[in-house]
Amino acid sequence: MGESRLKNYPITLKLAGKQVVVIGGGTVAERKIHNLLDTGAVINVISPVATATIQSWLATTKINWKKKYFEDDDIKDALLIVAATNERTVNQRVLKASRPHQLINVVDDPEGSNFFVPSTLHRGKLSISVSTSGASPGLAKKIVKELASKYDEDYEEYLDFLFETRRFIQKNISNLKERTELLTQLLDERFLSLTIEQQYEKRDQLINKLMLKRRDSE
Ligand SMILES: C[C@@]1(CC(=O)O)c2cc3[nH]c(cc4nc(cc5[nH]c(cc(n2)[C@H]1CCC(=O)O)[C@@](C)(CC(=O)O)[C@@H]5CCC(=O)O)C(CC(=O)O)=C4CCC(=O)O)c(CCC(=O)O)c3CC(=O)O
Ligand SMILES: NC(=O)C1=CN([C@@H]2O[C@H](COP(=O)(O)OP(=O)(O)OC[C@H]3O[C@@H](n4cnc5c(N)ncnc54)[C@H](O)[C@@H]3O)[C@@H](O)[C@H]2O)C=CC1
Repeated sequence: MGESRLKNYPITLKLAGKQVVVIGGGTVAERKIHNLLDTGAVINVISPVATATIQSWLATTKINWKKKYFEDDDIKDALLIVAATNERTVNQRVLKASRPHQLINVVDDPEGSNFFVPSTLHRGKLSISVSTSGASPGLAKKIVKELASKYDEDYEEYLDFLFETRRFIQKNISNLKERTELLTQLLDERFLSLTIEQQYEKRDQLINKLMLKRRDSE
């Protein structure tokens, strides 16, 4: 009862170079591994059998398949662990072998896991993650699907534009109040439309106008 009132703490992890161990090589393991592929993590898969898709990823340097049944030692160096076998007892053994400081996701045990994987929409630098804290993963997926049409592919380029312009403003405007004001104005819908329409010159002009306005008010 008390536990269910506790909130999870959402973060996004940088996993480059970190040791990740996935136990199991079935459909669910495949989905979890897929989401890890572009993170730069060193992915170790422990399973006597792996799907054809998982095997097709082995050509990528950062994924190792240990064709074996799980043993406690397999996770000793892992930062992040996913127990994804179809055997509840095996998944529980993984949980028991993990240490309190390790991040562990047990695919059939939301209570035992210390993190969940949200449903995520990626648009370049933008990612939108939805979590229902295990209540309904299907709903999380449905909501993301709804958001996908509003936040469409154009957002990838738009985010690159925002990133570069924000860096420029941060470098060139030293006054914090002015900088914050400009960065707020940068979110004007017109910058999105001009990006979609590829009207880059007009977009630059609009930025210059905002910068000049700021100087006028000095
Ligand atoms: C707790 C959590 C732990 C974790 O795995 O992190 C968990 C647990 C379980 N999932 C189950 C079932 C399903 N999971 C999905 C799909 C996803 N599941 C994901 C996350 C999570 N699943 C975590 C909570 C996240 C949250 O609530 O926000 C997503 C978001 C991310 C991902 O996995 O990458 C991914 C969507 C990705 C996308 O957007 O495409 C579907 C739908 C489908 O496959 O199409 C179904 C069938 C429909 C249904 O059950 O709703 C079962 C029952 C198994 C059984 O009955 O045997 C359990 C175990 C239990 O509930 O006890
Ligand atoms: N969290 C989630 O998102 C979801 C979780 N599930 C749960 O995930 C479980 C796994 O489902 P699937 O991937 O579809 O099963 P699956 O049958 O496709 O794959 C199971 C994998 O576990 C491996 N395995 C079995 N014993 C092992 C051991 N001792 N050591 C290492 N590997 C071992 C098998 O070789 C196989 O590769 C289901 O039991 C279900 O409860 C199901 C749907 C979604």
